[in-house]
Amino acid sequence: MLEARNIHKAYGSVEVLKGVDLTVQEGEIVSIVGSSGAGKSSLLHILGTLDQPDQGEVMLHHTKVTGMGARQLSAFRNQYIGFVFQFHHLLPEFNSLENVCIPGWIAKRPKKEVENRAEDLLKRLGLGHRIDHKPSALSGGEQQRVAVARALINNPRIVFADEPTGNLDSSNARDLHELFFQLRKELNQTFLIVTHNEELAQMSDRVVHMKDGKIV
Ligand SMILES: Nc1ncnc2c1ncn2[C@@H]1O[C@H](COP(=O)(O)OP(=O)(O)OP(=O)(O)O)[C@@H](O)[C@H]1O
Repeated sequence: MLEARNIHKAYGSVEVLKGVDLTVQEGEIVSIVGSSGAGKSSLLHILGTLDQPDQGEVMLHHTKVTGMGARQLSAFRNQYIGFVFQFHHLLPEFNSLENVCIPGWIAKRPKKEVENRAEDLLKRLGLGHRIDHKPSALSGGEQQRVAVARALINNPRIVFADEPTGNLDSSNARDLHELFFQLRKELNQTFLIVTHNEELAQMSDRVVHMKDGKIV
């Protein structure tokens, strides 16, 4: 599902990634851990096509994404990739259900099918009673879970998550872990997760440790 070779990245004179190789199989759940500043988020952004490496290449779903044009990349992302970040940018004028549906509408999938899937995901994340609420009427953790449902609406083949449980309490964090594992079972989706959550890391199939811009 993912193959990255010899990824290098520098911001100015600061070398943040120093030759990272990583292969992830379809259906694998991999956690990336390491101390602050180790380069985890930088790596996740590059693997998820949100940033370009200075050197090296990334293959996703047998497609070389490094160097792809912007239009082609955004179509590729919409079809194959889900992103879960701490800053979730829900659209304030839309309710939870609509926010979750938007990527499905952009992909021009049947309206009813998208809505049913959105409702199912929201319920599985404990938000069945928040479907009609706008983001301003939701807590931070609830907004985070709406963003998770939105990331999953198109059944992406690979999900990139940066601290997905960062602002969730332990019970909601556990529900989120369970959802990831259920989805892997149902759809054989692949998950690459940057996390400080020990429990989530331990449940993963594999834990990748980063230190000073390298996988150790
Ligand atoms: N856009 C940028 N411009 C300049 N420096 C950056 C940029 N993004 C990241 N860095 C620097 O690169 C290094 C790695 O950052 P990164 O966010 O990848 O680390 P991390 O392992 O995810 O850390 P954390 O666990 O604290 O989120 C840090 O020293 C950071 O300050």
